[in-house]
Amino acid sequence: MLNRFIGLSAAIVGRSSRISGFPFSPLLKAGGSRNQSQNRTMSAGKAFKVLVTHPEVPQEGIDLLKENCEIIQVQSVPINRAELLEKIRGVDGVLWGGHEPLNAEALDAAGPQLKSISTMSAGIDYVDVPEVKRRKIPLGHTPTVLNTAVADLAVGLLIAASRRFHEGRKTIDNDKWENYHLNWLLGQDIRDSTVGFYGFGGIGQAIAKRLSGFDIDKVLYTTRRRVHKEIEEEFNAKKVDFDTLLAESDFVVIASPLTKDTQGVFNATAFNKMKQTAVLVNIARGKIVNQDDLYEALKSNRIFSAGLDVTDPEPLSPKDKLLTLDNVVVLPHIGSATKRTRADMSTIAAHNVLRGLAGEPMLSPAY
Ligand SMILES: O=CC(=O)O
Repeated sequence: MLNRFIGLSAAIVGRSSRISGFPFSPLLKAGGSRNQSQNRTMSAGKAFKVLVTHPEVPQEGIDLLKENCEIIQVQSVPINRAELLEKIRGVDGVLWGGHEPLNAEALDAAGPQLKSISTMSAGIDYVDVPEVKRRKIPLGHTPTVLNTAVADLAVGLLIAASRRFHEGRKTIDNDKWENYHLNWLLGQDIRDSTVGFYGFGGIGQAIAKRLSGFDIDKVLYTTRRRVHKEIEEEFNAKKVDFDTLLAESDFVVIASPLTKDTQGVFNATAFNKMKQTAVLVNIARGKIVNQDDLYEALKSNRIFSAGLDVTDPEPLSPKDKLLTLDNVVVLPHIGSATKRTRADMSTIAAHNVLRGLAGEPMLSPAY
């Protein structure tokens, strides 16, 4: 019985070892603290029912779950809530594949036997975490595996916004290619700049790592807790208060979770403290920025430009006033959208669900 689960774990390790930075082996090899009754259930074959809430969850995760679980899958896209609430009834585990609200309504529909949930996302602002906690259901998510994809995109946005990609492209569309002017479409340099991170966890650090090849001068960061000394040394990074970050950074990169404390902190007051030449990049969550205030700051050239992968709301209306501006590059929240990253996210999520079902600590618990 035990061997069977360890066999499953070993297979996961084998298939997942290419996911860099993820501590699979020690946890899996140790086997964790298994709960006896759950082991018995596991040994009885596909005794667990797992709901996968999205039809496009990559096969890698589904295959892992299939080995020990009966899979029920939502088929509608966009997700039909009624279908989800119908299919969740009586399941033991859930791989929550989209950004639908995961709340008391869904948990009530599932029933009291539900013992393991994992999202397939880093951010969990669409989850009613206190409600999941109150029911003592282990909850996993998938940070870390998406750090590199999001960091790559952040650097892309930083360059696109500072070098005026959007505005430049529009000049071509509008037959206004005026390169006979020497000062045409001049942008901001990255070399010798100060890059300020609002939030300096895995994604922020992955961005800093990439930018270290761009000859930047220094890294500042604002977080609740100071990061490890070795990390500060690696990036020549200094923790500063929010006002200092705003005042001294040439590039301000938002890489923090959305919480009640971070919601709307980038507002008119904040923009007024930034350099007029500053570039704002947001790859975290749209609601951290007051978008009306950002619009005004960009329109009045109070700040130089912005590169956004996230907006408020999402999807952004094609008629949104933000899109009328030359000095903002907007993407439709595609930070983690690479084939490999999605596959890795499904692997971790499946793994979290399996570990929750087995009574083991999840690989990446959300609380
Ligand atoms: O934004 C994407 C995520 O949180 O995974």
